[in-house]
Amino acid sequence: MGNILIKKTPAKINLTLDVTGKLENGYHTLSMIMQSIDVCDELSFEKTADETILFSMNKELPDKIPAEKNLVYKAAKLMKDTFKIDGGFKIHLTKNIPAAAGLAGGSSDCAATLIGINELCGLGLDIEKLCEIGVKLGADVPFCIRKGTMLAEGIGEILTPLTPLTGIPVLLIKPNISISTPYVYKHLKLNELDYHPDNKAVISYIKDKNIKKIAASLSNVLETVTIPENPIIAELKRYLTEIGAIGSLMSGSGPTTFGIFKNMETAKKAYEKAKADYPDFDVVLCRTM
Ligand SMILES: C[C@](O)(CO)[C@H](O)COP(=O)(O)OP(=O)(O)OC[C@H]1O[C@@H](n2ccc(N)nc2=O)[C@H](O)[C@@H]1O
Ligand SMILES: Nc1ncnc2c1ncn2[C@@H]1O[C@H](COP(=O)(O)OP(=O)(O)OP(=O)(O)O)[C@@H](O)[C@H]1O
Repeated sequence: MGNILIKKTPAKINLTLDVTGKLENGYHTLSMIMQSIDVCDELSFEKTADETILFSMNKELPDKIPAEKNLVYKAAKLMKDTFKIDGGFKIHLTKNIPAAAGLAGGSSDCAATLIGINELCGLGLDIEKLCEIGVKLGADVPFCIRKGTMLAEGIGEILTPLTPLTGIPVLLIKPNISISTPYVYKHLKLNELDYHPDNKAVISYIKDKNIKKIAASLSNVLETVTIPENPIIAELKRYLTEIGAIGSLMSGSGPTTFGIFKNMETAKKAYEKAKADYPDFDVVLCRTM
């Protein structure tokens, strides 16, 4: 019944990720530069008369979680309960973003659900309110609501927009290993970190659109946990620079590793080569957006 609303939900990469402290609830305070990329899931929303939330996907997630644990379902249920919405929803998710990858796929679907239901039901909530609801479901959700190029602080929810960095070719390689985000944060030795990203410098390079300097300054302290346990990430970082990337890094808590390229021509050649060299991994060519 009624209109079908379609929303595209972009993934993110972290150009930098620094951990600045640990809170009593176990969460960490961060200072990181996040960037949306044009790898998107797609969600369709429809209002229904009965009280149920009917959620379906084009394919199962690798960890085969039940529908009620999906962030899309959780977001729809939270909106329905908080705003006492009459009736239910039929929601379908077409998954393209590799899951459990460090690309905020789940957070991005969650963000699009909050935005979609706000629009479908004419709730009139502003972005601040949606972010306030979103952070209850995941620390990356507020960024996924705002999108673009941002400095994220707090647990990820304090966002400062930076000069938009659009159209830069990015090659993603996700090895077929799973890494748990809670595990990575839990095993981070905060007092033993011997490097930190220079966010101030990177912000000025972003302002100048100096891609070469941005690429040379990519830095993520969570690599200190993931790389010793998964040397494939270090191998992929090296590999990406060997095939033409001007900089490479692990995104988020991993395991996706990405390379930044000066132009699409070099990136396309690298994409073809990486697909042949790593046939069992997800290899995705995209652009910053
Ligand atoms: C690694 C990043 O993707 C970088 O953008 C995010 O920090 C993770 O964000 P997320 O997956 O949305 O995180 P959540 O779903 O809220 O939290 C998953 C787990 O990660 C840890 N966590 C997350 C965010 C944060 N600032 N500190 C943490 O310690 C907590 O153990 C938490 O239980
Ligand atoms: N719609 C969804 N898409 C993907 N994963 C989901 C979704 N809903 C819930 N999840 C759960 O979230 C877990 C993390 O998946 P996600 O793809 O968001 O990871 P991620 O890319 O590492 O995220 P982040 O970068 O925010 O840490 C999955 O293992 C899955 O159980």
